[in-house]
Amino acid sequence: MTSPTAPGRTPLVVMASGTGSLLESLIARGGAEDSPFRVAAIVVDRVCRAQEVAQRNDIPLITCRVADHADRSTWDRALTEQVAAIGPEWVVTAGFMKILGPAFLGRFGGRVVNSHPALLPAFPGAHGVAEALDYGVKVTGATVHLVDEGVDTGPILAQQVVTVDDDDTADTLHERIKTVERVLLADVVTALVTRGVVIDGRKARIP
Ligand SMILES: Nc1nc2c(c(=O)[nH]1)N[C@@H](CN(C=O)c1ccc(C(=O)N[C@@H](CCC(=O)O)C(=O)O)cc1)CN2
Ligand SMILES: NCC(=O)N[C@@H]1O[C@H](COP(=O)([O-])[O-])[C@@H](O)[C@H]1O
Repeated sequence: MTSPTAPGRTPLVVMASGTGSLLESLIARGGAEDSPFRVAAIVVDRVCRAQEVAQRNDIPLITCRVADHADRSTWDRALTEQVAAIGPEWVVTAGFMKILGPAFLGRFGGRVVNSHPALLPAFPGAHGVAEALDYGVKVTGATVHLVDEGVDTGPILAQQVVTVDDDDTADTLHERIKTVERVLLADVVTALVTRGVVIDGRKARIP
């Protein structure tokens, strides 16, 4: 296997706040012989399993907590500078539970990709799985989209449907959605790095 740090692989920064299973999927895909990208650094906003994933894979870890800064905009600027120092071509939010602010999007706007566990524009926000289940939907799914200044409002790159079972809990449904996300996100990131994206208003297309 070619070293994930081999020259010629597009550097990504992946941001997470939780278990880090989507992050692990990106690390695995980035380490494949023919992968066009590598995970150059991992950013977290809290103590979480994703920190252990970084250490286990010997990938540089940045921990940037809102509570360590005077206010949200100071955090946004500090986060921006720390990520900019890595020099990523793309940033992926993979279960990163903070809304990125104007400083970050001013620097990386158009190059931030998010995976959301619902079929946007339905059920945006931090609790999409539980809200979809509580609503009584029969299908939900995963959405990979570009990140803009809104909350889960950026142009959609890809979606995949997941059926809701009668006996689903939020946890069982979320785990099935994650199974889809781990492949969908890695596929979309690979395509973006290789072929870029064409934006036309709300529409995004990977050529
Ligand atoms: N500018 C943007 N930043 C981020 C987006 C986005 O669409 N625009 N997506 C999120 C990921 N996400 C949904 O996919 C999401 C995560 C968190 C929240 C939220 O309400 N966060 C609260 C705090 C919640 C907490 O700390 O547990 C907040 O930021 O104040 C909404 C959507 C990644 N960033
Ligand atoms: N709105 C943001 C949001 O809910 N993101 C979700 O957090 C999970 C992270 O899983 P992981 O920690 O196992 O990678 C994923 O399902 C992702 O879509």
